[in-house]
Amino acid sequence: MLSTIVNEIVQSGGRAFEVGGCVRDYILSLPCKDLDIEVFDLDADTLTAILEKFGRVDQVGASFGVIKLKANDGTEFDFTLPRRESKTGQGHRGFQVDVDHTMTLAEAAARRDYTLNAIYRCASNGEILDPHGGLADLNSKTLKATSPHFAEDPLRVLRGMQFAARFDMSIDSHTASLARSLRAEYSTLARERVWAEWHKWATRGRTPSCGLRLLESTGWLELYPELSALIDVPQDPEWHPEGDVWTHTQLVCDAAAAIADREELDEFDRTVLIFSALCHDLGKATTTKFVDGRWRARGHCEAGVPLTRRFLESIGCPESIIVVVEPLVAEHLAHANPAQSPKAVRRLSHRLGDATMVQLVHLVEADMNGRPPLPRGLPDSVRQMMEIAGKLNVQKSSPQPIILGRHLIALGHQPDVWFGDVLRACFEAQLDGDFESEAEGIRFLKKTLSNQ
Ligand SMILES: Nc1ccn([C@@H]2O[C@H](COP(=O)(O)OP(=O)(O)OP(=O)(O)O)[C@@H](O)[C@H]2O)c(=O)n1
Repeated sequence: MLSTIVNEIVQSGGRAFEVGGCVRDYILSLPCKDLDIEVFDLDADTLTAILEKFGRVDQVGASFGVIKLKANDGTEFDFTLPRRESKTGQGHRGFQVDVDHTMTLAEAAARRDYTLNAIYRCASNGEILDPHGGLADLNSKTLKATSPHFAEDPLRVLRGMQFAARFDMSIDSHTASLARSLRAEYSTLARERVWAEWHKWATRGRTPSCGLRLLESTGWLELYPELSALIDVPQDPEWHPEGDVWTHTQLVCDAAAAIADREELDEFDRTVLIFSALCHDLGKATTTKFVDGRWRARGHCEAGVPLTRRFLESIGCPESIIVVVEPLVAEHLAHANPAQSPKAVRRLSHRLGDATMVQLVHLVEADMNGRPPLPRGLPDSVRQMMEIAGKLNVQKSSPQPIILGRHLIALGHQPDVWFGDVLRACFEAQLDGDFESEAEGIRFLKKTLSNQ
């Protein structure tokens, strides 16, 4: 279908190029999600007339140079016309757009953020045209602004963060200074846009640390005070030979990404794991002290919980993720308790609430793997903990109360305020292992009632 459309465009005197993420991904031998095609030397009306032969044309964005085609075979394409964009106000809508089909490739590409996203691929013969040197930058793994237009959208710094994490790149010094000058505009960005980039950082990043280093080198890390507070926070060299808490956090994020790949985690579990890796030691910033000849951070797990919430809310993270990350941060050292008993495991699994033991184990492994040159892998206490969790069937969900209000009603009681106290006592007993089946639970309930 596309080649027929392109033929028609060429016969009408136009030139069609794939451009943007699809060309970058093609060069990197990655699958392409969305095909963006930019058409030169044809005006909007002529292009629309051609596209209408192939399906339904949506011209809503035509004044911005974007024409969408839903082809008769169901495929969808975005056709763009070359355009100049100039900033007229704050936010990503404060732009004046001038569509001009006579622009050169280099001129049109100058509105694009990074050189790696400004490479064209001729839709007729596959020839690569690279007006801003994107290929060399991809080879040297450098994120470089295409032009001073970069500064027109501060979100591009966060786009850079996720590209760095996805493609293992770093930012060039000139672009880093441009990014630094945009810091004050961070507050103008809509949270949904900020979250979209952080989400890509977590779900698509193979080396999340590259994205974090980009934030550091552009001064944008200071916009996230909970993270920047970790820089230079000391750790005991015997437990953490890798260095300060920020260094450890970056290594743990990379280790978490490797575990997410190995375990083929779904998008939700991967997001949870990467953000819990990022946040697991936030509490060390406020709790680290030199005690008894060592740097210690007693209570950092609990102290990290409100900091985790504050940071995640600030980047627009959905509540459904925050409520899972919080208990993981709170419990990331639970395995260090030497006595692993069914009672301890049941109680831990209950404290995890919306999170699961499996999610906790992934975080613990990432935490262990982020301390080079110490050995990687899970400590024996975690294996023991998971063995018990397996027997109790609480690896993937926390224990649910066996004894409920209906059991009290079945014993002839009318619903009353005291129900709550009795049911809580039963659940505590269940967590302690006093009963496991419903029949045993009812016996326990009867005994409790007769003792009252
Ligand atoms: N703030 C932005 C957003 C987008 N673009 C340009 O528009 C293209 C398409 O943007 P988008 O679909 O958001 O991202 P992709 O680069 O395709 O990357 P991804 O794989 O993350 O979708 C980019 O390649 C880039 O050329 C830009 O210059 N500045």
